[in-house]
Amino acid sequence: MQEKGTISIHTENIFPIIKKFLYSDNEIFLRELVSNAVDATQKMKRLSSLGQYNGELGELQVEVALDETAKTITISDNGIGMNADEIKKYINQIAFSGATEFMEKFKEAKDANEIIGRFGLGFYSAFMVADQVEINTLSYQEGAEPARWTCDGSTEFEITEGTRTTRGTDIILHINKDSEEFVSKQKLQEILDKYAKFLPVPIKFGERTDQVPDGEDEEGKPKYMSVVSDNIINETTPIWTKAPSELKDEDYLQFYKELYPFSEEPLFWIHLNVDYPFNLTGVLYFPKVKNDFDFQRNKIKLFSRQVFITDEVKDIVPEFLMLLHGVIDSPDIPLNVSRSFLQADSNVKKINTYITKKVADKLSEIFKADRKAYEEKWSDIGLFVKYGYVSDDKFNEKAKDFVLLTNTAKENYTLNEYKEKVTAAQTDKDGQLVYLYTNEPEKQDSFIQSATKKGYDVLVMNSPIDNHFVSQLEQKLEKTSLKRVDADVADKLIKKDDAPATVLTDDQVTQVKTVFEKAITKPGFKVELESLNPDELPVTVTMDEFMRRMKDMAQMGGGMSFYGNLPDNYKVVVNGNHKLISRILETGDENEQAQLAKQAFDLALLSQGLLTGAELTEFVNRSVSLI
Ligand SMILES: Nc1ncnc2c1ncn2[C@@H]1O[C@H](COP(=O)(O)OP(=O)(O)OP(=O)(O)O)[C@@H](O)[C@H]1O
Repeated sequence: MQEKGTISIHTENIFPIIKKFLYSDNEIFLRELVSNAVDATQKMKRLSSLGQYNGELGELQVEVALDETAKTITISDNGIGMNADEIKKYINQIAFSGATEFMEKFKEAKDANEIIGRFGLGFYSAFMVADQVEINTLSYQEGAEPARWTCDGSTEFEITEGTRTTRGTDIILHINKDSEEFVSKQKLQEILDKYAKFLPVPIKFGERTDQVPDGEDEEGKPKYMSVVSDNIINETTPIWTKAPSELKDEDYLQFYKELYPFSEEPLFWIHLNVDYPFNLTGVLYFPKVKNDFDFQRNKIKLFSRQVFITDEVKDIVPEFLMLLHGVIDSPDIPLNVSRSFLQADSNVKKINTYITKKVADKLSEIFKADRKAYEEKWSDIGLFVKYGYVSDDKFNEKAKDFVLLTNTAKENYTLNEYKEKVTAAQTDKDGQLVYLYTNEPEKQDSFIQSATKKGYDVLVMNSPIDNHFVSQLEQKLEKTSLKRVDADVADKLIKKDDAPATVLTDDQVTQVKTVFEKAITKPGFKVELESLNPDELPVTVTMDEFMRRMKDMAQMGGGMSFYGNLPDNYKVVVNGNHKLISRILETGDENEQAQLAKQAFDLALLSQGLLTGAELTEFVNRSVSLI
């Protein structure tokens, strides 16, 4: 048997394209060839189970072998094999609808994945690294003749009689000069670890030597002996392929360790398992993240029938769940198409919705089953839940029952519980509920104390997502607004009808205002006199809630740059009902008035950490002279 011919594609220069333009991730050649080999063994298994093959199935296996001297990589399998006609059909006639379309598309394609999968060029990715490729194969069919195909990367091929005596296929790559990095055991092991670690058929790559216990020596010390065995690089039944009922917690934890050897133990996990209307399995883990936004994203690995595809799962997993770890395996995700196509794909949308629902259900289940355990995990999962609450309507709908608010006493409340708790004390004169919060409990302590004295509760909102969370709460909760505790003096935070009457005459108000305006020369500070409780501080420095939020947003790049450019503006609230004000009015001495006003103002700044540098020194000196 000898035949020469031309590979039937209409575009002569397909190989240069494959080689040159798809160069960047050329390591996927191994993924493609090993997957083909696995497919061939799986087909064999199917034929056998369907009764269409009655011979010996044997132990199905794929082997990757490296010959460093000959600079070849051989991928062998004992799958269905091919006869010469099948080679012609499957290999020579590259099965894509049109070479013209291919030529068009390759220009747009961002990576080799897009091209290779889209056009069924898996096998031809071999030419990214080899200048000569051989197929040596024997079909499983009775009486089949072994066949050998060779091609040097031009469109010329040759088919001759093969040398295989057992069922299956060897693909032999003669690695080209530019790709010698692949003539390395370590490199191949790395690639196999990345793409083939969970393939369903054992993949052998060379041998390994293990030291196993071998009794004791004369002195009674344990003895070891070297045992050489096949180096099987994969686990053929990873946990996501098993039924949850077969698995124990240890199995999930063990698998997590395998995936992320350097991570802390996960908090809990969700086993995904659907087969209608799409196919998807997987395990998603909730890692410990604390209040840290700098953790690594892209920790979810995407597989298609146990072949690793990518760890970029954007669009498939909702944005807020990108913080999760784990694996997703689905043959229904179009793996090789462009991003915009992926976004519009209806399966992808369904998968996204399914994952969101599963995660929400799991959280709800833990919350209901063991509130205490849920609260203990809150510092870790709070970020996910709030992120989802803010960014995903469907999740929001479910999360409203298990998102928690934490106050300065470290007590946790659901939204409903909190509403009940504060309604009596924190409803203003217009029937609006006002929730108070602090983002820096230490710095805002004096404000928190004043609010607490009035019987108000203060929430802690100090995680990176809380800015958005606060706005979202305002949108979702009825007749409720949120105010940072330092947005105003405690008396004014929640407007009530029972404001204390002023003890000052209009004249006195003007007089006191002038004293303070003269004493406070710092730019951006505006003096206002208010009649507050006599036991409130004499002077309080506040920043308007609206203004502050706009500035915060500008800082986070929220497009409010107009506000970001405005100078900081503070309100200096002087408590007209405080004893100190009577003292200022009583002494006619302008110098003493100024001293007292400055001292009270500095104390207000000091309590908020706003007094620094020369001003702080001046304050200390003044204080010393006053005692
Ligand atoms: N090791 C093998 N054993 C038996 N048949 C094979 C083997 N490798 C390739 N083939 C045959 O050659 C065909 C073409 O393979 P190729 O990798 O180019 O495309 P594909 O596997 O059909 O699609 P893709 O790899 O893009 O998912 C396969 O469908 C299969 O019929």
